[in-house]
Amino acid sequence: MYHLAKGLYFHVTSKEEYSVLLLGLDNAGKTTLLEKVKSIYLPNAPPPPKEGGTIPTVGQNVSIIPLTSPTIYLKLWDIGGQSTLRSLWKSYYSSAHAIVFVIDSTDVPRIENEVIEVLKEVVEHEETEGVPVLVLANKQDREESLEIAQLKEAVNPIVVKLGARDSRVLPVSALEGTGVKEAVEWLKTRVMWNKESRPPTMR
Ligand SMILES: Nc1nc2c(ncn2[C@@H]2O[C@H](COP(=O)(O)OP(=O)(O)OP(=O)(O)O)[C@@H](O)[C@H]2O)c(=O)[nH]1
Ligand SMILES: [Mg+2]
Repeated sequence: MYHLAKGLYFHVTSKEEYSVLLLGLDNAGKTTLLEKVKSIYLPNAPPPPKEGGTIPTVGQNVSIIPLTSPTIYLKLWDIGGQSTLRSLWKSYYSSAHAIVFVIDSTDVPRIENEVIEVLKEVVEHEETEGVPVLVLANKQDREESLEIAQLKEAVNPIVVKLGARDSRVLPVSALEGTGVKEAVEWLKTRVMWNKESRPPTMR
């Protein structure tokens, strides 16, 4: 009886948890984004970093973000983007429910060369098949950042090929927070739509 009651209690109180990977080249703004999301959604989070207030991530940062209506959790994995660390990304793919690919919109030379190649490798990897992909054109607060239309021109040939998979390109400023809530809302709806093929874990 105790086990039955405990099971029922768990069933009623447990909530869906979805893992979201924050990927992108070094200096794209992944850690800044994670800290901004925490400052918006977690009541006791420290203030987010100011410009230049982060250090390159070696390894990972992880935070669990509670969302409401319905209550679910997003587990955000911020993973180091330096080229020597990128080989570690694939060990996270099989448990990912969504991928956020963050781009520094001011770094035009790397967008033309490195970024597109790296994005392609991520979305074409067999273990990310069917996983929703959100591309964030970050640093929109900076004057020299590429227009979203220009960035889409570069990114769309890759993303469009994804076929049935959900994907979107959104402009954000992780520093100022512009577009961050929209990005989180997009993720929330897409991971839930996709839960038949990638079921959440319960917590
Ligand atoms: N102006 C501006 N600067 C930003 C923005 N997002 C991040 N930055 C700056 O870009 C630099 C790198 O940011 P990080 O968040 O550390 O980048 P990262 O993607 O985590 O880098 P790695 O950990 O090396 O993979 C820092 O100086 C940030 O302050 C933004 O939206 N606008
Ligand atoms: Mg980082």
